[in-house]
Amino acid sequence: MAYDKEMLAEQYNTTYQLLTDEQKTIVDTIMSVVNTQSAAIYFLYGYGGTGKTFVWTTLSSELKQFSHWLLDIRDGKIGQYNDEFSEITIPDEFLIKNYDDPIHAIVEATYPSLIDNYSDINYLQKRVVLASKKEIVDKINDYVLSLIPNHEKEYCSADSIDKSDELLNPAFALLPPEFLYSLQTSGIPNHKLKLKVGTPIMLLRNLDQTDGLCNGTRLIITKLGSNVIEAEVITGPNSGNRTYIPRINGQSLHHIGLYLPHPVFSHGQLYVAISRVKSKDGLHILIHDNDGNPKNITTNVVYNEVFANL
Ligand SMILES: Nc1ncnc2c1ncn2[C@@H]1O[C@H](COP(=O)(O)OP(=O)(O)OP(=O)(O)O)[C@@H](O)[C@H]1O
Repeated sequence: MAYDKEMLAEQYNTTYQLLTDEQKTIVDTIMSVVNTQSAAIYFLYGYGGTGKTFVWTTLSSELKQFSHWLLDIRDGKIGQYNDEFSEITIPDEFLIKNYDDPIHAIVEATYPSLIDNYSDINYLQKRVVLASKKEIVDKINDYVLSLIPNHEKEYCSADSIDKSDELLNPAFALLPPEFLYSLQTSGIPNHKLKLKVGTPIMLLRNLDQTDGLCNGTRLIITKLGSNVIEAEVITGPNSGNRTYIPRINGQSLHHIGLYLPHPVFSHGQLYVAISRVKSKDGLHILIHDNDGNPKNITTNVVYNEVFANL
């Protein structure tokens, strides 16, 4: 895995320029298959010395570059680390830099022509927008919901203080439900959940492992009842199954939109987000500062002690 990324990029650029028309057709055809993740098998046949190895060298130098960049991010090998935090520069090819509204831009890059495609399960299955904070995820969800023409339904949680906590501290009994509803906790949906038929959702809990309803399973809402939601599974072996979710996350995807108005803050978060994409053509990253100006630098957090005992 000791590939030199700059050397590979230079090798690719040099050899690609030298390819004959026939060799270029072979390289372009194979790269388009890789980039669209279609399955194909090619057999490269030719007389000795006609450039088969040359074609393979060109292809492999291109293919190794992206995976090597990902591994460097995972291992914290890019940038100068200060207290396990490092600022890294994202290559231009992944960046969205021209936008008026960043949320509109990241949704459009990941879900192009959403209005025409939101009922196409195959289209939804392959895409996801990721962000590092729940408040940002909520903004993206609200924007996507506003685009979908179906009727919106709101589901509210019914939060109350656990009686045993009241015994520990009687002051807990005085907390009104409105206060509980205002709390935003990592890993738990907010008090109000707005949903529409046709929108993709992701389970955050294991509901029924035997039926494939696990943390991370993605579904499309097909009906919204008052106490139950009907949804169709769109990922995993149970894809196509309809299920009912009473009122009460490692897939690989073709398109990942990563929206970072704030830098990532926990170990490995950046690697986990970008390594979900199947090929680099599907990676769209939008980073901006507090004034909304585009940036190409973000933070990578890698605690080396995590690897120490492996
Ligand atoms: N487009 C090209 N531009 C410049 N040099 C090339 C090009 N294609 C092939 N070559 C050179 O031609 C020589 C033979 O090419 P290569 O080794 O790729 O052929 P091969 O088909 O793999 O041969 P063999 O079947 O004998 O292994 C090498 O020195 C290679 O660098």
